[in-house]
Amino acid sequence: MPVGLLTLAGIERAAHAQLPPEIWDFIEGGSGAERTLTANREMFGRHALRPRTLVDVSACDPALTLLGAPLRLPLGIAPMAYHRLVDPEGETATARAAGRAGALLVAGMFASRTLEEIAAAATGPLWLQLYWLRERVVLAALVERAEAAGYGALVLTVDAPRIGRRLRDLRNGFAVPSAVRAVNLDQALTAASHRATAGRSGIAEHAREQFDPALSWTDLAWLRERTRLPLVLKGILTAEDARLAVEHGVDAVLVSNHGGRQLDGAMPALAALPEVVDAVPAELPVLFDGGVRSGTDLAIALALGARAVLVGRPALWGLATDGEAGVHRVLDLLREELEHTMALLGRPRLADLDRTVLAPWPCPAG
Ligand SMILES: Cc1cc2nc3c(=O)[nH]c(=O)nc-3n(C[C@H](O)[C@H](O)[C@H](O)COP(=O)(O)O)c2cc1C
Ligand SMILES: O=C(O)C(=O)c1ccccc1
Repeated sequence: MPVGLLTLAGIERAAHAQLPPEIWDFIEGGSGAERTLTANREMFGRHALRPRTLVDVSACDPALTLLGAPLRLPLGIAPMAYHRLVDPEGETATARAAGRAGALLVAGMFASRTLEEIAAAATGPLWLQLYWLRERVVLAALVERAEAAGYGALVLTVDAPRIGRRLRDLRNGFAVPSAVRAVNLDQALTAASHRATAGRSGIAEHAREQFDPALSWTDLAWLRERTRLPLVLKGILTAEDARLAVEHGVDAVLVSNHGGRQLDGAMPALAALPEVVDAVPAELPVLFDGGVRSGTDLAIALALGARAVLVGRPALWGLATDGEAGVHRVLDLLREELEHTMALLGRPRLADLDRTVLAPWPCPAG
């Protein structure tokens, strides 16, 4: 393997070098001053690992079952819109890579390949992310298609009643190129995202038209009635909302600040994880995303109580640099690094990764 691709940071550099600047900004950017985006990464540096010695680590096994999905490791790809922005094939290539790596793929509602194409390409667990649209009939039709195509869970994103102020996109007047479409939605519904206007983001305009900002807890029953699939809420950051999620019968929560793309100044995702874990029953899976870039990061999130961890941007870096093989490289690197971390930590099983693994990093940050 080229030595430049031995870490996710190397793959990120390669992706940056080859993507058009406005596509790079859309993927990499956060909202506002990007305080939350930066803090998501910084939080991992506040934890030190407490390795135990003289433990038999000849077999490190990170396999698990998550909401019925068998995974080779507690890793998945977070839902992201428009994989074809970085690769002609898009989500079908991502799906094959995830299957080969034994990782989960959460396809986005704004996927640039059809739900059915993605399901046909997938060889492993596949879930579908949804935004709550004003037009509930569209939502209901997508749920029906997801069930028919064999998706294993629905992930409702609840941190986006509107799109965060992503200054890079506003400055670029970012619009989704017309060759890349959210093919699972009617063309008329997504027209605004393709309209380039100086000082505006096509995506933000589109969401303003289509996303339902009136969504509240009582509406979840409507979705529950329409599906037998497990329901995951994505974008929970507080103990209060975690408890409400449990009261409303969700099957899992995903601690996330949307990769720093929504509320700028929101808690770093890793800082929110312990309060959510402590607020829900031990058997309820708590998932995590935001800033995970190495096996060490993965181990830290698992030690704080995440049952599984998703990566967003790194999957697109892999896809941009080498299609299916690039995504597979990203996932496989993370698996290798996680197993390595478990071995050197003296914690060969996932159950061994608890808070005793962690100590505060001894020097002040920065
Ligand atoms: C380019 C891009 C598109 C995204 N699109 C969606 C989306 O359509 N729905 C959603 O719930 N989250 C979306 N996200 C957020 C991711 O699911 C995830 O929360 C975030 O990227 C995780 O942080 P990380 O990129 O630091 O790993 C998107 C993120 C990126 C970078
Ligand atoms: O969720 C996002 O971060 C995002 O970029 C997006 C893209 C298309 C439609 C809605 C949101």
